[in-house]
Amino acid sequence: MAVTDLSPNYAQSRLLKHGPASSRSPASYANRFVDLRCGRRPRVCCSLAPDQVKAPPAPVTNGTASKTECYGVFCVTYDLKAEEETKSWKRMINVAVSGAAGMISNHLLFKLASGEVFGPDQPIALKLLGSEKSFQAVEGVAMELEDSLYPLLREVSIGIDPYEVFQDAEWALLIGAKPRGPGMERADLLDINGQIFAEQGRALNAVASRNVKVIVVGNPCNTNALICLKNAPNIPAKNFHALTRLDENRAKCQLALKAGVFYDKVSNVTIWGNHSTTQVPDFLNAKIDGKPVKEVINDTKWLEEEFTERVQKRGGELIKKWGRSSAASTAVSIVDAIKSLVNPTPKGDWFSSGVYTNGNPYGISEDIVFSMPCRSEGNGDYELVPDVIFDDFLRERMKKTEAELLAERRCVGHLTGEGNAYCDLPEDTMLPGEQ
Ligand SMILES: NC(=O)C1=CN([C@@H]2O[C@H](COP(=O)(O)OP(=O)(O)OC[C@H]3O[C@@H](n4cnc5c(N)ncnc54)[C@H](OP(=O)(O)O)[C@@H]3O)[C@@H](O)[C@H]2O)C=CC1
Ligand SMILES: O=C([O-])CC(=O)C(=O)O
Repeated sequence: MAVTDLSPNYAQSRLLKHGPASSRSPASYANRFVDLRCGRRPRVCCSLAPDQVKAPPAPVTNGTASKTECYGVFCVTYDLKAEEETKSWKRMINVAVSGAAGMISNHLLFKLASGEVFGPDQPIALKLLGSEKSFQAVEGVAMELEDSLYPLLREVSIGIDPYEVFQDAEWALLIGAKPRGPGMERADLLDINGQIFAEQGRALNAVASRNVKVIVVGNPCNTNALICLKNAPNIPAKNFHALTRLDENRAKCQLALKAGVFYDKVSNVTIWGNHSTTQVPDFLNAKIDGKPVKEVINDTKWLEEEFTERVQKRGGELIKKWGRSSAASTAVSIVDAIKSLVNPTPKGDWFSSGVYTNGNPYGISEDIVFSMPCRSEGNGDYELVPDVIFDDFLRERMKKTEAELLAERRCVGHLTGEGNAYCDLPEDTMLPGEQ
């Protein structure tokens, strides 16, 4: 077990020294994992009154402990304070990443370790969550991190138990999720992945920093984020995000292409609603070179039909070409999402994020996770942007994506403490990658 003792003034961080994790028997992890999963499997369909701060009952555990291990070179003892060049560094932060063996993580982890996300004076500890199946692949990822010699990457630990991996996490980037298999109903996907996010919410609630910021990427990410926050009642609901930044970036690119400008000229783009084919890329409030998009692109039919559909289905178009879903651009958009929270938002602009709707000024139903326009002062928090305009087209589309999220919420009632699940999803509900 890795023991980390890091005080805010960079006191010595001591890690017990282990041999490389790869020298231990994978079977021992497998056995531990199987035991734990049996013990922690959530019970089906509870009946609690809807209450944001009341979590669904935690499943019974069998008391077995599994171990999260520091990896290889990251197990050495070091003293940040004693190293001259590190004296100007900030206090180290703990960043947990699930689905660490997946394609998105394979891009993201190296960006996190390089300093391009949190800054060149921000040392980080990476806590990687895999599973019994992916454990060896996570070791492979950790080996590549070792070989990259990143100065800011001070600690890497890997494990398969979220209750260990999420210990003291200040950021939790929840990427791991089961892809929808052939013939699988969306309701099944909601249930299977929902179970993962219910457990991870409980684990965050139990062991993460009380102010952990959580970005849910694994699909269906809005409802997974809702499940996660409902299972973490001691963490502010405002700290949970569903990633819709990739959709915003896709929308900016399409507007730039149509207007014949470089994409840095496009601002104020909101994605409203669900990260699915009902999402609403907002061209009414968006700007190109500071002017309303509709003044620059004088083609309402294109905006309402082609642009909207192209953004909604961009993920699927990519899958047809690549044979797999967007990974590098998703990692970039996670970086953008984090940077938008840790840096002040440029004056007059905003960014999109799927956030909890309670108290929203737009008339969107409460108690769902819905993508909306946000601004940040750079302290990790955000405020919703009040001064946006609506027209009939925008309102009508927003209603559709809202209805879909309300239906998704009904499907996962057994995982959120709302009571029994009742699934009546609209037939055309799809992830961006589905066609
Ligand atoms: N919100 C958004 O904008 C987007 C969301 N997504 C979603 O993000 C999620 C993750 O996507 P992505 O990283 O591409 O998915 P991958 O299929 O690459 O990884 C998903 C999971 O598969 C397992 N896995 C991956 N590689 C290996 C391996 N070599 N050996 C064993 N197991 C492995 C891991 O699960 P484990 O460790 O648990 O076994 C991993 O978390 C999906 O739900 C996807 O739909 C994707 C794009 C955009
Ligand atoms: O549908 C998927 O799995 C991939 C996805 O979210 C996207 O490309 O936006």
